[in-house]
Amino acid sequence: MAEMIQVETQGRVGLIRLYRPQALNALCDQLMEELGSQLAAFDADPAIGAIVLTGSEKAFAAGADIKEMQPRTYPLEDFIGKRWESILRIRKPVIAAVAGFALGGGCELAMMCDTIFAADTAKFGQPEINLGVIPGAGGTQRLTRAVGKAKAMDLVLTARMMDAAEAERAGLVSRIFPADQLLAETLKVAERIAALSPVAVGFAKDCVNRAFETTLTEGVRYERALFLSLFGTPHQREGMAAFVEKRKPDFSA
Ligand SMILES: CCCCCCC/C=C/C(=O)SCCNC(=O)CCNC(=O)[C@H](O)C(C)(C)COP(=O)(O)OP(=O)(O)OC[C@H]1O[C@@H](n2cnc3c(N)ncnc32)[C@H](O)[C@@H]1OP(=O)(O)O
Repeated sequence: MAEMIQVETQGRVGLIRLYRPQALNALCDQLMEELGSQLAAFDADPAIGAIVLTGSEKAFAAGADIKEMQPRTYPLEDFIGKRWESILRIRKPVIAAVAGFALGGGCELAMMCDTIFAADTAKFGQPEINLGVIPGAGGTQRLTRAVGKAKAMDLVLTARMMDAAEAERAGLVSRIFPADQLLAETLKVAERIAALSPVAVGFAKDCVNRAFETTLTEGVRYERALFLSLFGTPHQREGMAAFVEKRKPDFSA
C-alpha cells in the first residue's frame, strides 16, 4: 500500500498525487519507488489513456530529499539511477499539474513529464547550487532545451525561482490556470487525450520526444515511418471515416 502518493482514476485518466505534506513532497527513495510502480501500473492498464501527476497547493515537490542525501558520499551507486528515470519509460502521455514549489528534483520531475500545466502560484527553480551541488536528474539539459541558455544559466547559477508567468513566457509551461482550477482543467485536457487513439497518441509522444534525441533529417524520417504505419490501424480508418461522415470518432475498439 503506497504511503507517499495518492492514486485515483477519473474515466480513462490516472491521477497520481505526490503526498508527503510534512516535507513539501521532497522526493525521497520511498516516494520515487512508489511513483515508479504506479506509473508502470497505469502504463500497463488498457483502461487508462493518460496520466496526470500533481502535488499539493503548496508544493508540487521541493526537490530531492536533502536530509536523505546529506550523509551520502561518492560514488552513491545505489542512489543514482533507475528510480528517477522510470517516468521516462512511460509510453502514455503524462501531464504535470504544478502548483506551488517545483524546485530542484521537483522541477526536473515536472520536466520529465510530457507537458506542464501550472497554477498561477507555481514557482520553478534549480536551487541545488545553494547546497554545493548541481542539478542531477536532467535539470541542466531539459531546462536549457526548454527555456534557452541565457535563462537556464541564470536559474541554475543564481538559484532564483521563476513564477508561472515567466515560465510560460519562457516555454517551460504550456498553460496557466488559477490555482483552484488547475486540477479540474488539467483532468479535462487529459480526458480529451485519453479518448483519442492510443496508438496515435503513443506515436505522437514518441515522435516529439525524438526531436530532442536526433537530427532533423532522422526525426522527420522517423515521423514519416510512424505516420505511414498508422494507415495499417483501424483507428486511422475510424478517424477519417468519422470526419467524412460528420460524426464523432470512436477509438474504443
Ligand atoms: C539519477 C538521478 C539522481 C537524482 C538526482 C536528484 C538531484 C536533485 C537534487 C535536489 O533536488 S536538491 C534539493 C533542491 N531543493 C531545495 O533546495 C529546496 C529546499 N527547500 C526550501 O528551500 C524551502 O523548504 C522552500 C521550498 C523554499 C519552502 O520554505 P518554507 O519556509 O515554506 O518551508 P520549510 O519550513 O523550509 O519546509 C517545510 C518542511 O519541508 C522540509 N523540506 C523542504 N524541502 C525539502 C527537501 N528538498 N528535502 C527535505 N526536506 C525538505 C523542511 O525541512 C521542513 O521540514 P522540517 O525540517 O520543519 O521538519
